[in-house]
Amino acid sequence: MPPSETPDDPDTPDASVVAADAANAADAADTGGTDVPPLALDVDGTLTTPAHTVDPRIFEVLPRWPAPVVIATGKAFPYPVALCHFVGIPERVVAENGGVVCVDGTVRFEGDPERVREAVAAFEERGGDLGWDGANTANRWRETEAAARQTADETLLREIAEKFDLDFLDTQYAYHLKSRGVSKGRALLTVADVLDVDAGSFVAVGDSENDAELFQVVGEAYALSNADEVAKGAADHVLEEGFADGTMAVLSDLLNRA
Ligand SMILES: O=C(O)COP(=O)(O)O
Ligand SMILES: [Mg+2]
Repeated sequence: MPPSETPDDPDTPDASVVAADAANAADAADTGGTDVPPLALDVDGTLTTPAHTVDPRIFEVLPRWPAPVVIATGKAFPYPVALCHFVGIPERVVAENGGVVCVDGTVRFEGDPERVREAVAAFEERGGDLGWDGANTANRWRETEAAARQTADETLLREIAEKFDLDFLDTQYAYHLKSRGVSKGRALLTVADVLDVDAGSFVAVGDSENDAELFQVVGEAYALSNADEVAKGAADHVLEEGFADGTMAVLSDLLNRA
C-alpha cells in the first residue's frame, strides 16, 4: 500500500495534533488573536483517499477550524451539503462546479440548465451514453449542469459542448458539461460576499481543472501531487504529497504559521 493510503503514516500530520492546534487557534480567535485563514476545499482528490473515500482526519480537523470552511465541488448539490452535515460544519458549499452556491441559509444558481439539458439530449440522440446506472444518482439531483462517467464518448461530448457553447470539463473523476462563465471561482466570490469576508483571504486546495478559477480568486492556492496540469499551473504551490495527506499538510502548516 503506498504511503498516501495510510491515514496514520508517520510522515503526514497526525489528525489529533492538527485538530488540537485548530482548537487552540479557535480559542485564540475568540479573543481576536489568530490569523488562520478561511478555506475553500475541493472534495474528490483533496479530502479523499486514493480509494475515493473521505479521509477520516477531516472529521477531527474541520469542525475545529477557526475560520469559515467552504466545500467547493463538481458533485451535485446534496453531496457537499451531506458532507458538511456529517462533518459538523456550517453548510457553506459550492456544488456543480459553481452552478450552485449555498451559504448560511441562502441558495443561488448560476448558468443555463435548459441549454445543458438540450445538449445532453443531442448527445444521446447521437448515440452517446452518460454512463450511469438506472438510479443515476450522479445527475438525479443536479440543478445546473450534467456529469458523465469517464467511460462516455469524450470526443462526442466535446463536440456537443462546442455546438451548444458550453464548457467541457474533465475533473479526473467525471466529465462535465456546464455553462460558460460558471466556475468555482465565481461562486467563491458570492460566498465571500455573503460571509462578508475578502475572497483574497481564502486558502484553496484542489486537484483538477475545475479548481483553476478558484485558485485565481483566493489569496493562496495549493495543488496536490495528484492534480492535473491545469490545476498545477494555476496554483501558487504544488505539493509533494497527494490527496488528503497533502491537504492535512497544508492545514497543519497554516495553523503553525498563524
Ligand atoms: O465531481 C467531480 O467530477 C469532481 O468533484 P470535485 O470537484 O470535488 O473534485
Ligand atoms: Mg477534485
